Amino acid sequence: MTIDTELKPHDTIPKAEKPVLVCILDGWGENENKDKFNAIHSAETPVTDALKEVPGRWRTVRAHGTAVGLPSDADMGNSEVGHNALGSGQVIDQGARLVDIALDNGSAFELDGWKYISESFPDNTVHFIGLLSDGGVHSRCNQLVGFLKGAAKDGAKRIRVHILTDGRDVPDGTSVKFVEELEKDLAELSGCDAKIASGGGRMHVTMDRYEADWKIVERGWQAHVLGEAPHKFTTALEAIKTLREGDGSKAITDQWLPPFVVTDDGGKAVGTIEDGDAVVLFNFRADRMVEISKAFEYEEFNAFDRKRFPKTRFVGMMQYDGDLKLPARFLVPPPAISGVSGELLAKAGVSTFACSETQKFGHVTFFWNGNRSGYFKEDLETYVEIPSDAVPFNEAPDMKAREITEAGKEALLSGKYQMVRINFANPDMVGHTGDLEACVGACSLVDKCVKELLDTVESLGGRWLLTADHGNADDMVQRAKKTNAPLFADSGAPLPLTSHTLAPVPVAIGGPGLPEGIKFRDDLPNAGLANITGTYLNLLGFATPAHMEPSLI
Ligand SMILES: O=C(O)[C@H](O)COP(=O)(O)O
Ligand SMILES: [Mn+2]
Ligand SMILES: [Mn+2]
Repeated sequence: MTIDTELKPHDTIPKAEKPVLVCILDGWGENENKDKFNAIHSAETPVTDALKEVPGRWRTVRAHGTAVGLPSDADMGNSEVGHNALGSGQVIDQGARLVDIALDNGSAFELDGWKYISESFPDNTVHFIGLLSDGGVHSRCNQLVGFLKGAAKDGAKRIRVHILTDGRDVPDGTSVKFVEELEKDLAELSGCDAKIASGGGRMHVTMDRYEADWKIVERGWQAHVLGEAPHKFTTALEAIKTLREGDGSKAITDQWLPPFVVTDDGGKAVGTIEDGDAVVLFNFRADRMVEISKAFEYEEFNAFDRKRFPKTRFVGMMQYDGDLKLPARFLVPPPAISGVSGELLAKAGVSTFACSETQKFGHVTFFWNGNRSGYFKEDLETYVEIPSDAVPFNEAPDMKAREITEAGKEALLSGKYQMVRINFANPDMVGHTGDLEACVGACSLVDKCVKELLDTVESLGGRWLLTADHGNADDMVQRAKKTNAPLFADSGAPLPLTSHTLAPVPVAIGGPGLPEGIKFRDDLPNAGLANITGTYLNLLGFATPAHMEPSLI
């Protein structure tokens, strides 16, 4: 397929003289469940509700499954694939699918990355580190098992798995089931000594992102590499069950479990990482693997004291940062995304401002730009990161929404930028805590912030597009499969849903600068996030590039 390299003018929409705002409400799904557990429905949202009444300028699009390049429509969307689609206007085969394909056709075991780690199979240990879950957002356990079997088949004599427990993309408590299944799979690996060696909860151990809290990575390094942790057990299953009980008064959920090390009966760690070992990060998704990758890859490293730096054959499942070439070696090549809107706009001389807080800064820049860090044209682009709080977000649900709003208004009023894109993290990050009340408050605040941004664009005579990247806040309770009825614990408390949802997301357009007759087409019932790119390019006065999904207008 040919990639357009130049933007052409739209045949009816004049080039935008005033700013165009693109605002992403992260995790804001449009869910048909309109009961009290839909935090968006329960919140005060007069502004986003009113947009639904504007004829031909509000609709929903798919943000999950094959619409965003994931293996099946059972796969929920996520920020990474969502912002890839929003920024590129293309449906890109995503990490999960690329790994499935490489495992199915066996190419995973012929590529350079696999050959490289195979050198450690006969005499050393091969370590697998990643999220143990079938959530399919960062990893999927059947892929781990595929690689474990491949290693045993190719002669690995000693295998160790270091597991991060989920309970965020999947219901809390499922870690027990995943560990039981993994222990069984490891026992069935013929001819090699295979064990779980360490682990911890994903939000507390190893899986930090955007350098929000390096201590999370340090705890993981100590457990996985050094065999040091506050908690030691002789089996992972006992570790998980015991640690989930917490200190008796307050249970600890899967995503927050403390680090643990598995030891032999003599108390010696069964799987420290030593010179000559192979290390595989088995998450396909980049954002929460970048920091631990730097700890394994870089001689020069000062984010924490590693105590020792084993010379390992280190690979990622994928390359997690294409510009940093991090890690240098990987098992499955990353999705190639060319012809993204940011590159085309920079080439057309359009000035762009992008802003979010730490937790979503990488999404509204790196993932938006097709897995590229940095600018396309430094003199035309400005990216602003507002540092996120390092606290559980249900304790500070406002997060940095107000500061982001101020930054967005300033950029719009400055007259320096033709396009301003903003991501509000609250509905997703507070949604992940499972705290319904905090999430309702967060969504009410976001609605107020949206009003401030839209009013600013309208005062300038500009145009705007409002959307989201996947659902999360739109459903905060686990539900029975068939009836969709909320599920409750024995205590009577609702079982919180901390994951994303399969709900479509809203798309709305408007602004005094938008010519009267511009409305959404009604012949794209299955449109997805990738159709939004052409839409905002139209708002900027450009035709939809041939290699992108059709515009919604
Ligand atoms: O990484 C996380 O927090 C979740 O697994 C996915 O959330 P995101 O895709 O919204 O970042
Ligand atoms: Mn998101
Ligand atoms: Mn999320």
